[in-house]
Amino acid sequence: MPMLADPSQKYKPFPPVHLPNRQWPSRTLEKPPRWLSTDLRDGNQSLPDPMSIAEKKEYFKKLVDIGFKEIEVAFPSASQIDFDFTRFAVETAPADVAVQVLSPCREDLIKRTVESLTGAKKAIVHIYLATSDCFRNVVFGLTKEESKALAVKCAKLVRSLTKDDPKQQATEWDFEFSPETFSDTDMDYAVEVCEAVKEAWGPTEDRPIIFNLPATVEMATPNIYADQIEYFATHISEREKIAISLHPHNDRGCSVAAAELGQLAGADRVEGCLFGNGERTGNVDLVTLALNLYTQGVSPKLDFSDINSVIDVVEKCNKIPVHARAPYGGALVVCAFSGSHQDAIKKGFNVHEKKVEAAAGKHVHWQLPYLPLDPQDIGRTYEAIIRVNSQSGKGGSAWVILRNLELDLPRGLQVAFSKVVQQRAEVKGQELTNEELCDLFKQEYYIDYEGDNFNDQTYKLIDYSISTPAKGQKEIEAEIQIDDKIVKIKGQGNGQLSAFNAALSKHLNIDLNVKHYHEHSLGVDSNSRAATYIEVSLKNDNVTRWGVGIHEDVSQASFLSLISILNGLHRNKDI
Ligand SMILES: CC(=O)SCCNC(=O)CCNC(=O)[C@H](O)C(C)(C)COP(=O)(O)OP(=O)(O)OC[C@H]1O[C@@H](n2cnc3c(N)ncnc32)[C@H](O)[C@@H]1OP(=O)(O)O
Ligand SMILES: CC(C)C(=O)C(=O)O
Repeated sequence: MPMLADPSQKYKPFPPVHLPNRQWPSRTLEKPPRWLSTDLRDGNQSLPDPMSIAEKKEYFKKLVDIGFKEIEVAFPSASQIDFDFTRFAVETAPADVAVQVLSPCREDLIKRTVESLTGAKKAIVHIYLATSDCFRNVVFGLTKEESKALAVKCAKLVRSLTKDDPKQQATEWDFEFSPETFSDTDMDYAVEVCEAVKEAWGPTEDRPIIFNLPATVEMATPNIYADQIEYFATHISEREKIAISLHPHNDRGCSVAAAELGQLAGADRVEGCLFGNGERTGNVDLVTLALNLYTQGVSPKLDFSDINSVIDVVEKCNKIPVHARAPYGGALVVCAFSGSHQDAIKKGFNVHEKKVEAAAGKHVHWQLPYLPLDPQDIGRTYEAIIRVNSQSGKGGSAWVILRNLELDLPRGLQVAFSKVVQQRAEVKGQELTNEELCDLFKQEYYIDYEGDNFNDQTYKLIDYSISTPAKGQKEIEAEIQIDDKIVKIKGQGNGQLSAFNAALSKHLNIDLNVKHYHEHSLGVDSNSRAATYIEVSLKNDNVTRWGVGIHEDVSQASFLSLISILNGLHRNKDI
């Protein structure tokens, strides 16, 4: 029996924190936290194949470019690679970037760790010791007093090797202590250990000590983590000499929420990884946290203007793909396949573009259905937003045609073309690429403005001339090709299009009734062309057919629309 009928026999609910005056629920996020990237430490230690030095260098550069000012670069006592890379980071980090490294509470490892930082401009020594009952009993076999004493001893050791060492004065030293498994630690004991560590380190308001309060394992709902953080923040003394840092893991899938509520609860700093790499289900995703702030109008002070290049580095160095549904960065997150989403997005862009035009350079607030962020802000294009498959509707295909061929299809033509697309998508059973969709449109309406040749094109316009036999009258003489034969046709009407229609109808013995005519120009310069769209019905037939024509001359474009209709009727054996 793999799953228990009564799981309470095996799992206990996490107890709530007693915090009746909690303040965090009525606060809002108004500024970014101090960010610490631990991609090169917590992220790296969880990879099947840890990063090479070359990969770490590339990743480090990207983190600096994004704007991280605190970067945990390694666990220097773990391997020569980690030690050597720390040396590289110390030597190349910009003056405003602090290099952080991690060590357990072991004297030999702390000494090696501090050694790796020699000569740094700004360094943060980070030590950790688990404080939960479970870890103390199971992993260390230490009492509460013994654990606290070990933490204090190690804080003093770091102090003597760094800020108290006369030879180390060229470096700005900061110190971080993590009561590991904080999320499962008795709150009063966490505060007690941190008070003792604080006294050992001796922070000031200018150089506060960092207490990093990790959800080493995410144990409960994010509101409980927030309560734990607020409890700590309101019970520790000398709050002004402390930076409270969060380090949420994602075991329950709530790390982003936990980090956001934890900031409301008083945290100043957040540790995590790009796209949530890290132990087990990962560390909190810093891209999501930063862009969540951005979409609330708060600058995160991290720059993801070129998110694709960030993804490239992350995927290459971690050797793990960024999930297609990852918030903001995933390949499919700014992309709609379904008809009603596409329709709403297309309408949203129409309204937005009008607002932008009317605002004449002033700011316009972003309010688009289904798109919480303007994809262009993070270097993603609008072209990829709408993709077409059998779940799509007319709006989706119309968007692709508009963006790729600049043709703004009238609604009736959208409906007609979407039936053609639907049929093709169902046969293919897969997405239609933009190229396939544009080709389908050109074939369906015989648009050969790029010299395309369509095998089933029976009718072609070869030449024509127009005269005005009487006021308000037009006469056309035209040469058209029908299969391999050139024929001359002639007709009159009160306009050029009706004259051409009359000439065709007479020659072919059909009666084309023009129901809709629509035109717009393509391009903005003097060489711009006209696109015309015509819907006709055949006499005694309520089925209509659309034609499309494109030409430098608007009259010729409309003639081509009628020719396009004839070819379509012929293909469907309607004439
Ligand atoms: C939550 C986190 O992510 S913490 C960071 C974890 N990262 C890593 O472990 C990556 C780097 N680690 C390593 O390279 C190695 O584990 C080393 C160099 C630190 C230690 O290696 P080893 O001496 O071979 O020990 P090993 O890894 O087998 O076991 C860990 C030991 O450290 C102890 N330990 C665990 N955490 C701590 C700590 N915070 N402070 C002191 N000791 C600790 C364990 O109790 C165990 O001790 P034991 O050997 O007396 O039973
Ligand atoms: C070392 C600490 C901060 C850690 O990685 C964790 O608790 O997850």
